[in-house]
Amino acid sequence: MNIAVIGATGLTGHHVVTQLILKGLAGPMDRIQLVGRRSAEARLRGMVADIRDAFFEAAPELDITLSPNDIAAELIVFAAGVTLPTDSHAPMTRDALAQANLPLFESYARAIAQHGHGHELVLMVSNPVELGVAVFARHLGRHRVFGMGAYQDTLRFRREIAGELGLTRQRVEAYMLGEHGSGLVPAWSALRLHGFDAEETRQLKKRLRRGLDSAHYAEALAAETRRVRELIERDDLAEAFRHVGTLPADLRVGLAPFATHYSGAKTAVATANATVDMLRVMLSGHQAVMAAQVALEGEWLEIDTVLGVPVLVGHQGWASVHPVPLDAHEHAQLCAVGRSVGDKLREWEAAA
Ligand SMILES: NC(=O)c1ccc[n+]([C@@H]2O[C@H](COP(=O)([O-])OP(=O)(O)OC[C@H]3O[C@@H](n4cnc5c(N)ncnc54)[C@H](O)[C@@H]3O)[C@@H](O)[C@H]2O)c1
Repeated sequence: MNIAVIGATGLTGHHVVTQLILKGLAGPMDRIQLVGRRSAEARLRGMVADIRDAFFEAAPELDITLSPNDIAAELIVFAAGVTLPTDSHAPMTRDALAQANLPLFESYARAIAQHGHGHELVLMVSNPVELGVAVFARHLGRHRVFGMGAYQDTLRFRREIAGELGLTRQRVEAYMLGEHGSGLVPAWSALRLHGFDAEETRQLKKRLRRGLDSAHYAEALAAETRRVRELIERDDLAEAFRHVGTLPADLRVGLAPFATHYSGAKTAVATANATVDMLRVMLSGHQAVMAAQVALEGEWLEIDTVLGVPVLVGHQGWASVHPVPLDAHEHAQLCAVGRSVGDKLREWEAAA
C-alpha cells in the first residue's frame, strides 16, 4: 500500500508516520511518501535516517517528495500548514488560520486532481478541517475526502464517558458530531452502553450529563471556553486543567484538548492515533461507521455543507451517512452548526 503524508516533518505528520509503522500498518512491502516543502528537504532526509535507524528491516520504503505533482498514493494524510500558536499571549483567530491554510489546501487539491490516478482517499488533519475537506471535495469528489476531527472528538467523548463510568471504551457507543472546535454537538440520544439495558443507560446518562441539556450545551461550551481561556492567559494551566476536570464529559471533550494545546504539549499523539485508526479501517477492506467531516449535499437533515456526521467508511471512501437517533434539540443544534459552518466556508473562500 502507498500512503502519502503531506507535512511529514510537522509534529502531527511525524507521529502519523511512526504510528503507522509501530501499529503494523506500514511494513517492508509498503511505501510511505514523506511530502514536504523544498525548505524541509534536509529535515525529511534526517527523518528517513532516524526511522530506518529505529525500525530497519521493519520499515516501509520511505520516499521524499517535494512537489505535490509527484504524490502517488492510495491514501493521503494532509497534516501540513499553519497551526494555532501555543502562546496564549499571541492568539490567532480561526479566520486567520483559514486564510493561511486555504492556498495550501487549494494547491495540493488541484495538483492531486490533475496528476493523481483518480482514486486517492484524502484524510484531512489540518485545520480548519471543514475548510480543508470542502476544498479537496470540490477537486476530487466528495466521497473520497474525510476530516478526522469528528472521529477524534468522538474517541474523546467515548473515553470521557468510559473513564467516568469505569468501563472500557469499547463498551461505549457515542458520537460527537458537528464542527471540530466551537460547534461540537454531543449526540447523547445515540449513546449505547453495551451490557446495560435502556433504563440503566438512561440513569447513567443522567448522571454523566449533570443537568446540562442539549438546548444549553452550546452556550455552556462558549462560557467555559472563555473561563479556561482566562486561566490560560493568566498562565494558570494547573487551574485550567483542574477546572476542566470538574466539568461534565461533553464539555471536557472540547476543553481538555484546548488546555493541552496551550500547555505546549499539543495534541499530536492523540491526533495521530485517531488518524491511524481511520486509516486502519480504510486499509482493512471492511466497512465501519465512523464520525468524520464530509461534504454533505442534503442527504441527512437537509444539511448542505461540510460537517462531522456518522458515515459508512471503507476502502473506496465514504459510501453513505449512517443516521443516528437525535432528539429535537440535538437535531436543531446540528442544523444550526451546519448553517454557521456553511456561512464561514463561504466567507473564507470569498475573502481569498
Ligand atoms: N484535528 C486535530 O485534532 C488536530 C490536532 C493537532 C493538529 N491539527 C492540525 O494539523 C496541522 C498541523 O499541525 P502540527 O501541530 O503538526 O503543525 P507543525 O507546525 O508541527 O507542522 C506543520 C507542517 O506543515 C508543513 N508545511 C507548511 N507549509 C507547507 C507546504 N506548503 N507544503 C508542505 N508542507 C508544508 C511544515 O513544514 C510542517 O512540517 C494544523 O493545521 C493543526 O491545526 C489538527
